[in-house]
Amino acid sequence: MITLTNIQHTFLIGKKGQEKKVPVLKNVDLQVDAGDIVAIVGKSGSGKSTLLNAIAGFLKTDSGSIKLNGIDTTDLSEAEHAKFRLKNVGFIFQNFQLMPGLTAFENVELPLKIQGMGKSARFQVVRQIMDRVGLNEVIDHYPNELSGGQQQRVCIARALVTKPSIILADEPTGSLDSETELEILDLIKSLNESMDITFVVITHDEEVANSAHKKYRMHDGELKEATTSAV
Ligand SMILES: Nc1ncnc2c1ncn2[C@@H]1O[C@H](COP(=O)(O)OP(=O)(O)OP(=O)(O)O)[C@@H](O)[C@H]1O
Repeated sequence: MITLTNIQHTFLIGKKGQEKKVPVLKNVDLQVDAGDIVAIVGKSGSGKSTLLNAIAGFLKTDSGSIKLNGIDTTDLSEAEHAKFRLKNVGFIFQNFQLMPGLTAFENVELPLKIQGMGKSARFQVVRQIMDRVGLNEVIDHYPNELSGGQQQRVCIARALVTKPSIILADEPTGSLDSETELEILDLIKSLNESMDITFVVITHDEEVANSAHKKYRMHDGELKEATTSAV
């Protein structure tokens, strides 16, 4: 489902001519099987978001290979990657990244519009997904009229609406209180089971990580499998 082989990446930081090399990903290997929820923990600055960006194709790494759904995405052009992502990969963000001028419904509808789906088909698909994630009551609300948990549900619905097989989540519960965090975790688990979606979840929260099928720890750009008891 997701296979990373020997991924390496170094950022050049600082003024032109005096750049400092900062190695951020060091020989990273990762195998995520279909239907797994994999959590990646690690200290701030250890390289977790960089790894997620590499998997998503937002970042071209210096070396290594990335396979998603059996397709080698390492050398896809930006346009090819964007097309691949729209069909195969959904994203969930800590700060939701919803469009403030669009209602909850319109935010969820947006990826389908980009895909070129017709209006009545879009209406059906969006209503079904919003019902699935428990947003029926608030479809016409704007993001600033929603609670954090509701905004995260909109973000999840938007990620789901194109029926991706992989969802990449960067601190999905990072801005939520502990009760809402549990609700969102339960939703992720139930979507994983009922829709057979593979999740890669970055988190600071060991409790979130321990509820995943597998847990990895990023330390200074190196990724190692961790047991869920190694808290
Ligand atoms: N675009 C970039 N250009 C230069 N350096 C970067 C860039 N993105 C990240 N870095 C550096 O790479 C390192 C890893 O950053 P990254 O965001 O992947 O860490 P992280 O583990 O996700 O941290 P956090 O938990 O705080 O989000 C940091 O030292 C950061 O400063």
